[in-house]
Amino acid sequence: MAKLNNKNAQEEIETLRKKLNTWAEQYYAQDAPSVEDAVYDQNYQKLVELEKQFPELVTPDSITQRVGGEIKSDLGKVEHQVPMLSMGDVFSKDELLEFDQRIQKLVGEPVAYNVELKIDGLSLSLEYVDGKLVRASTRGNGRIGEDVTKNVQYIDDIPKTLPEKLTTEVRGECYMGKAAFLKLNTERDENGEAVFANPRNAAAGSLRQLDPKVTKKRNLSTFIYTWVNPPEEITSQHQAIQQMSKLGFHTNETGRKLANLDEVFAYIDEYTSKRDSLSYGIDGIVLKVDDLTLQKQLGNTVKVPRWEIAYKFPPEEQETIVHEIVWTVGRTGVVTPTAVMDPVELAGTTVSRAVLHNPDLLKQKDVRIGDTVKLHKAGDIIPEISEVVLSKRPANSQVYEIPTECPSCGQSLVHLEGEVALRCINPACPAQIEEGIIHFASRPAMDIMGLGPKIVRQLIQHDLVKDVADLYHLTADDLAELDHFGDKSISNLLTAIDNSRQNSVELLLNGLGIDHVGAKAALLIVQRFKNLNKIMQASVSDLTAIDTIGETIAESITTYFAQASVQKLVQELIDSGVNIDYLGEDVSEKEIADNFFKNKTVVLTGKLAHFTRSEFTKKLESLGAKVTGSVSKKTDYVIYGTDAGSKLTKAENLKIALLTEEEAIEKIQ
Ligand SMILES: NC(=O)c1ccc[n+]([C@@H]2O[C@H](COP(=O)([O-])OP(=O)(O)OC[C@H]3O[C@@H](n4cnc5c(N)ncnc54)[C@H](O)[C@@H]3O)[C@@H](O)[C@H]2O)c1
Repeated sequence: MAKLNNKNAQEEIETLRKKLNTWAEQYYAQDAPSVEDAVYDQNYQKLVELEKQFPELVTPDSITQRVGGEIKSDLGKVEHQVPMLSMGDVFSKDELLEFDQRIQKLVGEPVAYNVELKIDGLSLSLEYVDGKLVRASTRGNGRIGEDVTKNVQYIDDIPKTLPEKLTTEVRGECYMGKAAFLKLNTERDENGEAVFANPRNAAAGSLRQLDPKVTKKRNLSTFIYTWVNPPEEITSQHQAIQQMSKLGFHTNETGRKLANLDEVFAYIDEYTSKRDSLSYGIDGIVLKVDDLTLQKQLGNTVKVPRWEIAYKFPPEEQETIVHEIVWTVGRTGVVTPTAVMDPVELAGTTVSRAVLHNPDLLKQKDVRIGDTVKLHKAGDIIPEISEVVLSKRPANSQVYEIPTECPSCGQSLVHLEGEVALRCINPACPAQIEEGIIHFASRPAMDIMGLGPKIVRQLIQHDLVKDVADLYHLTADDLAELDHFGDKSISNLLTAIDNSRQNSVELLLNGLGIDHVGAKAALLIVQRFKNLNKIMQASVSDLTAIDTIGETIAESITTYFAQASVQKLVQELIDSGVNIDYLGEDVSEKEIADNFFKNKTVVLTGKLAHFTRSEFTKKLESLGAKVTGSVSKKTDYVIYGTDAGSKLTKAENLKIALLTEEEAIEKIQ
């Protein structure tokens, strides 16, 4: 860095603080960062260096002196009795060595560390009085957090009651697993909503909701790693984790007590290679002095504990060249740009496409045809363009022009209020019809075997179907027009279409492809109303009376059925003999006969030999059992198959009754 005088340094410091404050506000308050973490981290490091060089310019309100962002949500506020701090971070093994030397110097001898994975989520405090969960809060600015007590009621792995009447506080990470993150972003893309940049922002955005029903749908989980006030007999971090696990908290079993930095480096290497196969995102590892007395002696700075440090994984990145940007029209009319690039190997898979989500993002990244771009995987899973390598941009490059017309039907595209997406609103758009029919025929919807995307495309090209009702008028002669379609395929497809007439109506409701209504919501609605005509007449308040159905879904349903074209379509389906009644079991009224599992809380673990997990879950639920994902004191039975891991151990520790899969089957029969 060139030598700066005090005035120049002051200016540069102010510019950096302004930039970092804006980014922190977007990241912490809005859960919507506008720059990559690496960009934030580089600028932050620059500010740290300058403040070190010019200590007289450090002010208490500098971002280097405070935790997180200011709280701007309407959630209630909670004052933390013990501040929730941030964590120092390092980006190389050399820096970890420096950290270790610093600790050894302060302590006077080598120390053991408890090493844990750094989970990509947000920190959460849980307070218990006499063994009952009374309050949950986010970190906020470290002193004051947001009250999320109502929201955490919907996080299954958080114990609401402890096996002992403890008055205590624990802290940990609230996170969204990779599968849930992928599903949420796919749904948001389809609905024209902004996607979350990474699992951490998705978890924060899902937990910090005024309407806890939204949290309920988001599948959040926790790993608890801090006991704020442990009992005296707990003297180390690794013991604290073991004991918290026994109390029913979900702890991460990959943590390890290590004696020296060589072991720590081996741990880093191990998890650098295992990282992609974990079901949750991690962005590094955390090194904690294991001895709690030493932790206390080492203390904290204003922002971070001195006894712990995060080693952040270097971002896995590849460079490649963009050849084309293709625009696809989804079934709800959202038009999405995708960059098509030279294939490259990235975090275990070959990648040649990266979704750019919406025009704003494309403009912001200024991706152009011919550009060399840096590619990484957001949340370890979704390929994403981090930035354009401007130094490699061809001299004749042109700013990419966003299309104004639908690539499928040519109609003008629109921006609907409050949406980031560009939409085609032509109900007759062939691409939307095609996607709509593909969705209608898909497994979680009408489940018409053999009616995949290729056949649907051909049916539309041959002008045989214009909407889903036309499927029920197809004849053998019509299908004979399709390529490679012999007598057997024709008869199979016609039978599959015919069988779908008898489906219970939740499959039809899902199949109609109403914005925000997936299989789960469709089932809940149908179980309440029993019949499609009644759903079509329901008001927003009738619909929101159902637990977990919020206003967004309710409004989407009422708006959809208010359209004359939709009413005509439904009538055509009814006239074609499609069932509109709920044929499933009556969950509310049915009296379940007494049986071994009735009203019991059950956890399944390990590989099952006779059923899939979901088959067994359904079976147990039909017997009146509640099947949950994690073991706690409230669990009545743990049913285990082969290779059962931590859940079985935990059940043994908590002395919960265990059943092998075979024993459980015997109890059912
Ligand atoms: N992209 C942006 O615009 C932007 C803006 C602000 C911050 N950020 C990112 O956020 C980081 C700073 O955030 P921060 O202050 O929350 O620090 P941090 O996320 O780097 O580390 C501290 C947090 O790690 C979490 N954690 C996960 N696993 C843990 C474990 N096993 N033990 C203890 N803690 C664990 C805790 O929630 C803790 O609060 C930056 O490094 C940057 O990457 C990005």
